[in-house]
Amino acid sequence: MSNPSSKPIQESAAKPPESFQARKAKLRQLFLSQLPGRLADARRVVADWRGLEPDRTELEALRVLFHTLKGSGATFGFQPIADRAQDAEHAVRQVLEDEETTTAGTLRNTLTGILDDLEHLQRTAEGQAAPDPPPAFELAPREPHPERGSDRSQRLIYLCDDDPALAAQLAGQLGCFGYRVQAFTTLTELAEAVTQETPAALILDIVFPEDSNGGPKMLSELTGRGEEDLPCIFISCRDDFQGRLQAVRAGGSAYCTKPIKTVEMLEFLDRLTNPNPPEPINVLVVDDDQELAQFHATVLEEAGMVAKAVSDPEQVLELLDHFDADLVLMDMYMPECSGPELSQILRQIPGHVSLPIIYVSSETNVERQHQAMAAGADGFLTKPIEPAQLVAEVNLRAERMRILHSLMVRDGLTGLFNHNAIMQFLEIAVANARRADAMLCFAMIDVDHFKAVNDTYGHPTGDQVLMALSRTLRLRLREDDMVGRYGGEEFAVVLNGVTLAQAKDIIDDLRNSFAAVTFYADGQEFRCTFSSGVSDFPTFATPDAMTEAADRALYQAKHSGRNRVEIALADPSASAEDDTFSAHRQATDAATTDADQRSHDGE
Ligand SMILES: Nc1nc2c(ncn2[C@@H]2O[C@H](COP(=O)(O)OP(=O)(O)OP(=O)(O)O)[C@@H](O)[C@H]2O)c(=O)[nH]1
Repeated sequence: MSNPSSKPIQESAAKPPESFQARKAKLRQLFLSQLPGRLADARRVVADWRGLEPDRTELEALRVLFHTLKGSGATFGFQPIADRAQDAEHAVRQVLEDEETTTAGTLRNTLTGILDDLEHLQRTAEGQAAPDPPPAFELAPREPHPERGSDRSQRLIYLCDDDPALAAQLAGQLGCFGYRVQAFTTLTELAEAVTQETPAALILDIVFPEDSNGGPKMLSELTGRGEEDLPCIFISCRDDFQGRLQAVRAGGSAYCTKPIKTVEMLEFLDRLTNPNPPEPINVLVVDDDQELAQFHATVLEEAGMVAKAVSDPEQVLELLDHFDADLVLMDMYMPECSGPELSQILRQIPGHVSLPIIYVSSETNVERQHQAMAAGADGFLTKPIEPAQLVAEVNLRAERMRILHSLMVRDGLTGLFNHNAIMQFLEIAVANARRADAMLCFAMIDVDHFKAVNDTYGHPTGDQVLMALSRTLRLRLREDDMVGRYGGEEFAVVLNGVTLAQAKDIIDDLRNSFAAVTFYADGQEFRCTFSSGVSDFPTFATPDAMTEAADRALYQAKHSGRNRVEIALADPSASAEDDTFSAHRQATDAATTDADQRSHDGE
């Protein structure tokens, strides 16, 4: 992936209206209809030799032509055509590699014979009814994504605990993170509610006054009634093996001990109710054989990926500027530029150094495969490739690359974008806003008296607070708003398409949500607040100016009593305050560096 900002092109993520079967039949037909033209081209070249020696360029072009025929013939299920094309490729290669032993005349005779055969095979294939699809065309139907509420606020959670205070408190906490929680104190009420509307998940106490194993029994009963897919998190004072075993046997998906840690509970809820299918994998397919490129793209799209097919290697760089490819599937032999050459070009461009490249070729010679891989490719697949294998290989490599990429741009503690990534986002957002004359705001957020949290409850509890805040930010903001950890206990948010007043309201809303979260440590409860400064474009016209202005406003928010949001004015007042601000920034930076170092050191 080139940079953290570029968004995948969405156009073909939706299932195309035409079925896979129909598309593959069309491509197959296209292959057959274009075959006479290709054979005629080859025949012309061979006939032109007359008594003369063929030159190497012509031979190389012929080799690629027959090689392509071999690959696409096999892929489209015309094995006899593929076999004869392989014979032709072999004959041409022999002349290219060992000119002494085969004369031009011999080669011309061989190729003419093969071309006769190929034309005959082409006519036979055309005349036949469509043959049974070869196994290579079969692809298991895709599992549809389960349809739970796609809007996070619609994620209904049923919580059942006989302690009304605990139930109300936990419901309130989870509500701060965008969940719609309905609390019940009896199992009968819960069972009745499930009949009315199935929730996205259950949170269920284990011990009830009427039955010390009431929760697990209720889950088993619900499952028996047909609610098999209902995820359930058990909550309990018991932390012993037997308690956990009962929960697992009843089909519990997770287990939290009381007092409930909100962050932990949210982790489970997010995982169990995640309504968003993973972002589709983007694949660029490069093959000079247009139908084959299209066919492989079709196979990948059928598996839910976004695939772009291109037959001219020269278009690849420009395409990659707009298409955030997770992986490139590349033919090895192409007339204008070979696969290994294209791989080398890509490897010499910083943004594409780690872009996975897989060759798809009918080259079976292991030595030549290794040579091609040495140019910087990551894998080799031999044509014809089973669609299921193609999908599996692409999935595996692209997912791994996504994880690596994510490690590079994400903060380890909170999972938010790290400092560099969020600053890069801001830069891109400013450029976009300038180009589109759009509104843009930037907010800096800093936890109040955070040092006291660490000093009082310990660093791990401080970490929990940071995780809770990052979650609040991530869950409550829109998808195109970017959230990052600026450093230490400071966070940064890029808000697209909002006015300064709207941004202030949004951050104020977040501030209220966060202030309502109760944390527990050492048997004690406590709450935290944050302060924030917000700046806007074009009042501040560069990323640096926006950052500095937001930081200054943040300082003002701290100075005015904390737990508040201040907006950055175009004309920052008194210079005396400026000096105080600079001193504050230096001190904060020093503390942050110190903390970053400590968390880096694993403290
Ligand atoms: N637990 C934890 N603490 C961190 C982390 N990064 C920074 N800190 C701490 O955050 C604290 C920031 O303290 P200060 O800059 O004095 O600010 P503050 O106490 O929040 O006070 P105000 O910002 O003025 O409200 C320092 O004690 C840092 O050690 C982290 O990753 N985890």
